[in-house]
Amino acid sequence: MINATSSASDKAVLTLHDVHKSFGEAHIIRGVDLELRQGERHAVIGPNGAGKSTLFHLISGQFRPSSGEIFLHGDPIHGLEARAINRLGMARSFQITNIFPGLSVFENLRFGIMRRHGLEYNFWKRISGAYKVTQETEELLERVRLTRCRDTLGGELSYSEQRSLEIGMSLASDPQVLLLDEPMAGMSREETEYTVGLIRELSQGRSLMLVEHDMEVVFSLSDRISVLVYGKIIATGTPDEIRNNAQVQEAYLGTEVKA
Ligand SMILES: Nc1ncnc2c1ncn2[C@@H]1O[C@H](COP(=O)(O)OP(=O)(O)OP(=O)(O)O)[C@@H](O)[C@H]1O
Repeated sequence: MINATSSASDKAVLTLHDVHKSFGEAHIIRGVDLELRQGERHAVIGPNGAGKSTLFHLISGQFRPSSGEIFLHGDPIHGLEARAINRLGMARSFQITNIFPGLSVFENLRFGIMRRHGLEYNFWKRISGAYKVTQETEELLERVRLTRCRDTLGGELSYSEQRSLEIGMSLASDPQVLLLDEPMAGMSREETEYTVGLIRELSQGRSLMLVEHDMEVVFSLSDRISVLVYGKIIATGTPDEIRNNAQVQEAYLGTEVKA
């Protein structure tokens, strides 16, 4: 795979400061400091159970931190509801597919666009905004390369098409920050390559944080990688820095971190 670097800058769009999360006695996230920079693609990797999904739940507002702070564009978002965080410019695509299986691809995306314009519950505004919504839906359809199956029901798409639709739903809110949770889970090699290309294209001009187990994808797609082990970030760096980091290699049971 070709390693095309995105146009990242040093400016942070998302900052986590000493974030902790416990479930009862279980201290799962144990003091995470993390920075997502403007325009960068940043992967969070780590062994099973390290707390990656929990961390994403904290960032996107599904969980509240037990302590610590999270800032989006400098404003605190810890404690806000997921919907409010979404309105501030962050979208998350879930590990579990969150599309409407009984609606067509076009209808799914149109719903996402209507939600962005606050039109989903307002009939009169919906009528007057219809043309704009249709136009934006068409554009989004094309961007996620699903025009050919616009009338197919969400539930009848192939697995990778469903993931494309899901990414499209996340993009419907035109977020500056996009979180992708295991976008390649369950995909064949071919589907993975296709989705990597799509993510590369769609993340242009945005900041992307992803959790992914496929190391080839992680190392080819990311500008920087953070390694989470037992709820702590043990290293953050470029793919080369992470590949050669002794502590990271040890965390992966002494095996070489290959890509
Ligand atoms: N709601 C919850 N209540 C109690 N424990 C939880 C909860 N959510 C997650 N955990 C625990 O937190 C730990 C980390 O889980 P998490 O799913 O965040 O890890 P992960 O790094 O994403 O793992 P994987 O790579 O296998 O998806 C696990 O031990 C899990 O059982």
